[in-house]
Amino acid sequence: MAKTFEQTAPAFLPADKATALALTPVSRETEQRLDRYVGLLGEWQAKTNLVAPSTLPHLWTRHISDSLQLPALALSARIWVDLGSGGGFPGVVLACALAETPGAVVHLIERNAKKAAFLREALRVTGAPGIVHLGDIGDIVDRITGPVDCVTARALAPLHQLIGFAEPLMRRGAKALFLKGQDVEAELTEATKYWKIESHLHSSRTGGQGWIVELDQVERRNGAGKAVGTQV
Ligand SMILES: C[S@@+](CC[C@H](N)C(=O)[O-])C[C@H]1O[C@@H](n2cnc3c(N)ncnc32)[C@H](O)[C@@H]1O
Repeated sequence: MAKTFEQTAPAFLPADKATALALTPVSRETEQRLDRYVGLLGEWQAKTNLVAPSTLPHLWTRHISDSLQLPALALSARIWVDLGSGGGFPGVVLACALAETPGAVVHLIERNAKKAAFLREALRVTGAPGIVHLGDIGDIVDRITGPVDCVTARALAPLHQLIGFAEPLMRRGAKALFLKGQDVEAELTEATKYWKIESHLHSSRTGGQGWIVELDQVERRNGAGKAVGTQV
């Protein structure tokens, strides 16, 4: 029988949480919201694969701290769109962190119905400001009206495809923050075949070989097909 979250993780989680909150400190209110989110994730993980089971003992440092780095890179951002939110990284964590910020809201786009149901429940139990959109990114981004300040994605697609997804929002003024792994340089090189981009790379505060790619503007290169970024 599959082991539950409580059976696999309890011995590791308090130390991992302490390390994570030293790296990316949060308010007491945000910590309480994140605790409720982690509890719910533990319950649902037994029936829906929300995160890779091998990463559960390092949930706080691997997934939560990774997500908590983003608000500091877009201090004035209020309206966020997270593409392919899955189990809620970074979308639900952002919503928890921004809950005390007036006017903040995170749009979470996810095409898997079970995961979207989990995301809705996570926003409900944490009281964090977010809206879950069940559907394909290509359809949903056009339906999000009004200003968008920042678009995010993690573990979703290669950079050139992410830019294709985000471009309609970036044309409307959004900045992009994409959480990437060690192959970031190769992905940037590939992306410049299709897009004119100016990027800033931030090395992850959580250690390892993670990077955050910050993009303020992108422009499609002449001849690059419109299909770039419409499929994952
Ligand atoms: C590998 S998971 C990553 C989830 C989360 N961002 C994380 O870092 O843990 C990718 C998620 O994106 C969703 N997804 C992939 N392509 C999508 C699309 N075109 N539209 C909406 N969701 C998509 C998948 O259902 C999946 O939950």
